[in-house]
Amino acid sequence: MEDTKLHSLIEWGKQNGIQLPDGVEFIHVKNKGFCCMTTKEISNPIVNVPSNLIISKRYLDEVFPNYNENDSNSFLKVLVARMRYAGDDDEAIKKISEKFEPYIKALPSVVDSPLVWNPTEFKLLDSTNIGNSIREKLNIVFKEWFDTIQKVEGIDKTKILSQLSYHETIEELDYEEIYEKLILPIETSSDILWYSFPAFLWSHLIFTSRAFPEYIVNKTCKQNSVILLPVLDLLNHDYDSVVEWSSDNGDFQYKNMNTIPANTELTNNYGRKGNEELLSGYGFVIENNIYDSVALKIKLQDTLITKILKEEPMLQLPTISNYTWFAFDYSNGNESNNKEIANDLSEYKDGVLFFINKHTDASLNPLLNLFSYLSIHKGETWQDLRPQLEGLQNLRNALEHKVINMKDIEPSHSKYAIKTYRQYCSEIYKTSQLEILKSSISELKHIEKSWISESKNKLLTMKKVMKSDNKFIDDEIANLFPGKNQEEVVIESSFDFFVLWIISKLQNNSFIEKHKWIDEILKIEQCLPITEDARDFFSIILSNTPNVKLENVNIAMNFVESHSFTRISSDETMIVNNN
Ligand SMILES: C[S@@+](CC[C@H](N)C(=O)[O-])C[C@H]1O[C@@H](n2cnc3c(N)ncnc32)[C@H](O)[C@@H]1O
Repeated sequence: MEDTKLHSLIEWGKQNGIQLPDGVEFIHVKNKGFCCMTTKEISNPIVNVPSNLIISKRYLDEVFPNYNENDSNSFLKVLVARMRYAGDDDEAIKKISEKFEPYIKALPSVVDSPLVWNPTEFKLLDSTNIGNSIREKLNIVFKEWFDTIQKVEGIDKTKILSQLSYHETIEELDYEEIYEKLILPIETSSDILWYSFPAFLWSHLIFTSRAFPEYIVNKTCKQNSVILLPVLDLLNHDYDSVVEWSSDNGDFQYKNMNTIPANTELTNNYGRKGNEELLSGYGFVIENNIYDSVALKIKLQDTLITKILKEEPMLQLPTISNYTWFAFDYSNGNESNNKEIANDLSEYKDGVLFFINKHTDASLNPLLNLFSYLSIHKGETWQDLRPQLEGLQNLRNALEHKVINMKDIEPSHSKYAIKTYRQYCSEIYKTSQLEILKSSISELKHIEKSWISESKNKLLTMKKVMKSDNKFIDDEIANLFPGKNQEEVVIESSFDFFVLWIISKLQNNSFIEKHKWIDEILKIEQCLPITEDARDFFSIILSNTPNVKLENVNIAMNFVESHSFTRISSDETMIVNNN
């Protein structure tokens, strides 16, 4: 069946002017679909698709004359869905469908993107980025379909009323219901109406998995405009392939810059894409993908983003256009080479997107900087030591949580069978995400260690206090716990230790010379409103201690809170001297 379709497609392509190099043949491979193989060694093979075989928005004029330039990609999806599922009598569409029939017939009936996975398969991606975002992505595709269909003339909307009605409820609906009503028909290929949502979703995935940028053949088009290139789109992805895309007289030319040995796959290069993007848009993953990355979306309030953009240019909040491997991603249509756009708040409305790359530790730096910024206390800058150390802890904490959440997810649904290939894809994707997260955590531990050792003399630990402040250990501590001998005194944490130590130093006015800098700060920070935490500390720990002033507890707590950070590895609090 697949062989027949393939044969018809290649013959049709050749008859209509598609040029293929001598010495290639196409085969069908399980889970990969069609592949182009060399039968002999070829240098710099070229594939040329003539302009009249390019499926572009120029066909829309004939079928959907009222389409708008801004939604040409969406109308193209409807056009391709119509070519596949129509069988209608409209003369214009009949002509195009007939012209491209072998191409449309050879398109995969399902692209294995998680957008079409069943609820049990979907569960395999729980707590991953894809798992967390797929509902939102489905909603976006649904909205695109809903908006586009409103503009299509001459269709009987009563036939899709039940699907249209999901417009109001899709965000709240149970995934199983969405799957049964809107997605399953693609898998079973049953009774699909060309303007229904399942037809649009199928077509959407055809475009995410095989469209090319139109600007290669049309320099004046919108940058996000896409086209389909029959036969050339049979080439699979290999990130090692060195290829050149160009145009001559409106034709699209692919040139491979390598010499390909015999019996080797001739491939295209879809860009430096990680498995998240490959799985979401194309339905496959690459084992040991060197371009794999973990995306972290940090949601910040608009006022904070505005402040950062205005006051902290060094933080360099990234935008999608900063990530070059998105160059051909047309999905949001917002990408631009215009650097000024980086100052536009709308770029960050869904959060600030960071990527931690597999092989570049430097990719952690922008995140570390932002986390430092988010940790600053009054009077600090994000380059100060304390917010840097606290930011690092917070980032590490966030990554560790991601790891914990992603581990050991057992699918709980049993109604739907899991396809082996999808299970495989989810495992490769998750394993690699975990690997990147774990190696980033190790890298953070490494950075933390070196920062701590480089800044030793700016960090005050409980151990150092005990070693240097004999008066406190010998007398003052006992005064805080009257009636108890040293062995009976239990101090729960190093944080509590520091609060008690400072209370004691304040009460006795007894800072030793090398801790005088703390005394200086405390003098400035008098007259603070008493906090609940200070009251609790006072009543729980110091209720039996005579002469302790609540104000001093408050000052001490406030000082430790704002001048320390706590290591997650050991739960050890350290006082930091930023100066
Ligand atoms: C542009 S098409 C390539 C032709 C495709 N094999 C076909 O049968 O039509 C992209 C699709 O090919 C498959 N594919 C491409 N590169 C692949 C790879 N390196 N490993 C596995 N599947 C791949 C995926 O199914 C993807 O959605």
